[in-house]
Amino acid sequence: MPFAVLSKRAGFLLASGRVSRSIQAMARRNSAGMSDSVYGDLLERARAVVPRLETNLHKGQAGRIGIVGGSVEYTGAPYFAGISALRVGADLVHVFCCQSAAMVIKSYSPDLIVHPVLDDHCAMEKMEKWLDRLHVLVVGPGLGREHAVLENVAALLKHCRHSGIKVILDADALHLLTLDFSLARDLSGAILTPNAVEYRRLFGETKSLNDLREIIGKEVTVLEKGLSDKIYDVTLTNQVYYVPPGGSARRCGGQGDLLSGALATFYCWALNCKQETNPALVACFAASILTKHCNEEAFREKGRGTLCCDMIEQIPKIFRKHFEHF
Ligand SMILES: NC(=O)C1=CN([C@@H]2O[C@H](COP(=O)(O)OP(=O)(O)OC[C@H]3O[C@@H](n4cnc5c(N)ncnc54)[C@H](OP(=O)(O)O)[C@@H]3O)[C@@H](O)[C@H]2O)[C@@H](O)CC1
Ligand SMILES: Nc1ncnc2c1ncn2[C@@H]1O[C@H](COP(=O)(O)OP(=O)(O)OP(=O)(O)O)[C@@H](O)[C@H]1O
Repeated sequence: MPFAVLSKRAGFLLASGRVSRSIQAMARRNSAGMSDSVYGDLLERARAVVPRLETNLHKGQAGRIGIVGGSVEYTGAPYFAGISALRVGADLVHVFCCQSAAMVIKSYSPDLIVHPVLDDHCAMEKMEKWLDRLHVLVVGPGLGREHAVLENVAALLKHCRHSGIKVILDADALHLLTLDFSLARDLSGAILTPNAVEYRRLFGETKSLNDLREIIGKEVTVLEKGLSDKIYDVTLTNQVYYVPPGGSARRCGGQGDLLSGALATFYCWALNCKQETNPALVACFAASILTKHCNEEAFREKGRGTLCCDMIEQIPKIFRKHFEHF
């Protein structure tokens, strides 16, 4: 049913002339991508990984997430990712950013714990004591492309490979991978979240799972963002999952940051859920539909003026409607 609902909504947008002709054509093509039963199964599994809120839980047990990013130019991206992780339900978020970004990010929100370490020559030493406490790291939002920072991030990824910390690689971390893909190849449990252009920079025109597996190895999941998000699962099912199109045609910046933060929290929960056999797949699906619903709902209220902050505001309502236990 949820698939049908999304398709109906797409139909409404088409009828009201609120999406362009090329989007209409893509929506028709992509809506054939995932059957109702696959959608229903993934939604059930996503709901099942959400931890019940019980009074015996202590702070941190519902998720300690790290966001690695934030530079002098980009302070919004790590904020969007971090606050979205918290709004989905993580307990604690640590942001590891450049010195110049730290005060700015702190001033956006007292809920974020901010470490100004990323451009420090002792960055790894300073981060290490926190890393083992974190469940999932999102690496990339607002990172920038400074050589010294990227070197520190490369060292961080080597540390994660060694210690088994699960990472989501987004934005400028994907640029780092275009320089050295060995940092992510076969990185156990890693999730890559490229947009259309990042996907092309990393993988060219490669769309077949077999060809993709040659590049990424057998332990990495790719979520390619677009009108219909595609989840390339080479780890277990060897399938591509096409999330039905949703949301609006409003493409304000930061939506990918919202998605990566939400993904971190769902991933943390899915990894912690003993019954879930494919945590990365379920988390990608959940974050994808949550982001699309937030966009749709914010667009309903704000239209062309919709901003990422408006979408983040929708997270609690959307989460409650689609994922909460009652
Ligand atoms: N408020 C903040 O702090 C925000 C900060 N952010 C941070 O900014 C940093 C740089 O990220 P980025 O994606 O802008 O940079 P980059 O890889 O150079 O790509 C730009 C080029 O790619 C193209 N292009 C982009 N998307 C495309 C698509 N879907 N489909 C097709 N083409 C597409 C586009 O092409 P053009 O339109 O110019 O022809 C453009 O030339 C990163 O750290 C990120 O986290 C953002 O998160 C937003 C909010
Ligand atoms: N053409 C589109 N129509 C509808 N939704 C889209 C479209 N392209 C991307 N999205 C959705 O927007 C969200 C973010 O994807 P996007 O491609 O904008 O990422 P991004 O470029 O990394 O974002 P950011 O602005 O944070 O850097 C995803 O949920 C994706 O499904």
